[in-house]
Amino acid sequence: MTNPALPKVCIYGAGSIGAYVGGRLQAAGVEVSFIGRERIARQVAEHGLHLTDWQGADIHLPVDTIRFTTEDASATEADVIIVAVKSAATDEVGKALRGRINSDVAVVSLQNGIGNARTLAKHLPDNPVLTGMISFNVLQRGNGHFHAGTEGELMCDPHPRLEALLDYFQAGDLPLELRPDMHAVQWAKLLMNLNNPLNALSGIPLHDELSQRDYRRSLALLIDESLSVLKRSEIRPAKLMPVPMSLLPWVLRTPDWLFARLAKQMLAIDPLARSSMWEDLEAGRVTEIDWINGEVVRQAQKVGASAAANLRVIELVKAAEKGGKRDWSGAELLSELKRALAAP
Ligand SMILES: NC(=O)C1=CN([C@@H]2O[C@H](COP(=O)(O)OP(=O)(O)OC[C@H]3O[C@@H](n4cnc5c(N)ncnc54)[C@H](OP(=O)(O)O)[C@@H]3O)[C@@H](O)[C@H]2O)C=CC1
Ligand SMILES: CC(C)(CO)C(=O)C(=O)O
Repeated sequence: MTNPALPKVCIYGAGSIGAYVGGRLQAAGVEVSFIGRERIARQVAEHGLHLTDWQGADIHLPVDTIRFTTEDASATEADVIIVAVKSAATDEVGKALRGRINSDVAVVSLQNGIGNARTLAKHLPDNPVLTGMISFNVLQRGNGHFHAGTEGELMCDPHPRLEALLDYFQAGDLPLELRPDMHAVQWAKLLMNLNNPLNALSGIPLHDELSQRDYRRSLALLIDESLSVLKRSEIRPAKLMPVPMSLLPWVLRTPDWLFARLAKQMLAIDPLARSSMWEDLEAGRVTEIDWINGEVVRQAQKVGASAAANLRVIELVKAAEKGGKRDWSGAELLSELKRALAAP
């Protein structure tokens, strides 16, 4: 039984993150509706939602309890809309919502990258458009099953409607922190997401990839380059991990045996978990590379800095989107990035 005084939530883009977050909120007692595509709609209509996590949570939401539609209009009933489409679809969502929702509806972008909330706000100038961040991994296992494969949390700009939901996020094992420095949080998350393309190009699960030094050295190169761009831009990423961001490249470069000791938390990943960019390549979809490494390159251009390694990764992912190589070894990736850095 849901509490009628509680803000109603609509998940716009019920894929890995949307279905998991919305499902956990519904299981905690929030009234949730889902807007998604036919593929997930069919799974949910047949199996309901099955939500599991790396700590053993196992929740079933029966078919008849789930309000899932492929029509945009259902968003009009919600008090909070959580947008969880991939970045390439954000503009389309903004257009679909324009003129359809009351101005007091809080719209939360729970997406990677830096610019998605801005894209939504362009279409929704009268609404509070909030920047959110989710740090854990969710993978689709088919038949309405969504699995959270790492620990992590949610963060968002403060808003009274989210304050009213805080206990429910907590009850759903989705600890939500409302904080005023979301721009810094987004950049810190983006630095972690620099591993998304490496994981996607490696073709192997995150745990196996991060256990190999050459992939980590490649990531360290991308982070170093991005940190120097941020420094020149006077952007200070938030501290989201026990290790300060400036030390992370050093930790990543340590030999496997030492890394396994120093970075236990980074390797505490479900053995099957992979980055969301791997899922995009696997499904033949356009990836978020332009919204992740692309942000670094754009920022570098603004301040006259170089982002050669990030540019090279973008090229490799774009080639993979067109059917190119997707089984790069760590050594191969590292030598591609070093070559890009050494080029005049
Ligand atoms: N997956 C993860 O572990 C994490 C993801 N993120 C971020 O969260 C965001 C969402 O990622 P994720 O959940 O993986 O993405 P998914 O692709 O799994 O989910 C998005 C869903 O939205 C659907 N969709 C796209 N456009 C529309 C539309 N106009 N109307 C309704 N539904 C639509 C998609 O359908 P279709 O596929 O048919 O286009 C898809 O089912 C991304 O920014 C990602 O980077 C952040 C942290 C972790
Ligand atoms: C959770 C994480 C960092 C890596 O899986 C991610 O954001 C993603 O896959 O997009």
